[in-house]
Amino acid sequence: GACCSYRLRNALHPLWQSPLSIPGGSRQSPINIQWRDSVYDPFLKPLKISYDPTTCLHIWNNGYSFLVEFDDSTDRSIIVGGPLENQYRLKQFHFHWGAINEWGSEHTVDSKFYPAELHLVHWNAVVYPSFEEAVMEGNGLAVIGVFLKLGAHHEGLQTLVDALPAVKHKDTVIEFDVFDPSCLIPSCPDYWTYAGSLTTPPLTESVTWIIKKKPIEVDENQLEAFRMLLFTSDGEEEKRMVDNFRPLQPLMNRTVRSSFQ
Ligand SMILES: Cc1ccc(O)c(S)c1
Ligand SMILES: [Zn+2]
Repeated sequence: GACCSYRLRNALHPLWQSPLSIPGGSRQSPINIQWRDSVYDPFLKPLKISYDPTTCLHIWNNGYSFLVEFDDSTDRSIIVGGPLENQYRLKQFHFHWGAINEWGSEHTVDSKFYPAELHLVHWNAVVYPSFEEAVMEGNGLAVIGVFLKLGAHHEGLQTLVDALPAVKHKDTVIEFDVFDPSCLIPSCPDYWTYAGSLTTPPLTESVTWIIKKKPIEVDENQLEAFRMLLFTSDGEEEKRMVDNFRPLQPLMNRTVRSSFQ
């Protein structure tokens, strides 16, 4: 059935030599969001986002993606509301993208891929003492997903793109000390939400996903800048950092809720 083909695909996918499947994996990510199957939930609150740009620390190429990391030692950059029962602290954001514009996002909408997807990763510091512990708990993380589509130049993203040549190789890092990631989040409040997982190892089922309905627009040069990064360290044979997205996972017994009708 569909399930075993997913398992086979996970096991065979070049980037995710992960265990054949997560033992008892019933809430894996990413998934296809079938718009007509999502259920409007009138009790979903608007998502409140308040980031302090001075909590931004650095950009790091970790060999999977490039992460922009934040000082999460206090509640200065948080999200609250939406489907969340607590407030969650911003830890990092990163992207997933393709070698060409036809694919690259992790989630799909009615089976359509976007060229890239932004993930803003937050953790439940009200209940858990550290990010590492929160990663292991069902309500530990909240990730905002934002689709990127090819279109107009994105001013806010450009400050990030200008810094990427400095983190071309795996395990390089550059200081990046003032950036407000809310400039990367569409002003339209509409989102889908479902219970899922990390899309990179350890693939733990600890994520409340909040996927924005509207994409942001970026231009070709900005997408190409992502594709100039390398999976490989300085001195190794160069492998371009592209197609760093996980294959779609089975919905299993889950409902995707929408904040809009
Ligand atoms: C914590 C974390 C790390 C990497 C990821 O792609 C995601 S989705 C979450
Ligand atoms: Zn991600």
